[in-house]
Amino acid sequence: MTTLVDRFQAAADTLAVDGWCVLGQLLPAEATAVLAAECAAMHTAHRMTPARVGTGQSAPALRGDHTRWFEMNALSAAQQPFVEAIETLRHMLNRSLMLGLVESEAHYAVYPPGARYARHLDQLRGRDARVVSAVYYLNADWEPEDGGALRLYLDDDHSHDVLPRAGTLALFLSGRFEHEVLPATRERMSIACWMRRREPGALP
Ligand SMILES: O=C(O)CCC(=O)C(=O)O
Ligand SMILES: [Fe+2]
Repeated sequence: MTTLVDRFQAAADTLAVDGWCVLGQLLPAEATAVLAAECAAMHTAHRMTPARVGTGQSAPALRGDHTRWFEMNALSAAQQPFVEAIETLRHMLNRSLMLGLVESEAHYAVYPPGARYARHLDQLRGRDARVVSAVYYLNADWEPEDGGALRLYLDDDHSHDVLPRAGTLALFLSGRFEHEVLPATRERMSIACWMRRREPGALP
């Protein structure tokens, strides 16, 4: 049987060579369904806020999702297995790629139908502490005609689309690949995560 650790090792190897990879079925379906239910309930209860762009303002034409950050020291029962898996992955990436990742951050995101996130890089002009981006999708029964793909612009003018299907984790180097979220015909839910190195200039 392939263990999670074996799959993470394979992901680390692919990330080292290509700078990106996609993992299916990160968590058991039931754990993903519980995350989806929590995310949907937060959205319904108006506990999410319109996401901001680099200028610090909300700009729905560029970015139409609503987000809510995980409180890493007060995780919900739904969030715990997810963060545990991400932290295991972070430690493995540190061991095999020497990335010096000191922490992870994560937020739920809900994109209403038609919302997009225009092409962008997850680092601001290379000054950001984000090294690895990890996006986990929560949407059951997602079909290609529903839209909403993550489009990764790869090095050589090629792009790769990832469907936001429940259980799929997209991983890529934050400073290397521009990407965008295409509009969908349905509500689209995810968890966006970043593994961070120590802030330049921060105390050790
Ligand atoms: O949801 C996605 O597929 C990607 C989201 C994204 O690019 C971001 O939050 O920076
Ligand atoms: Fe992004």
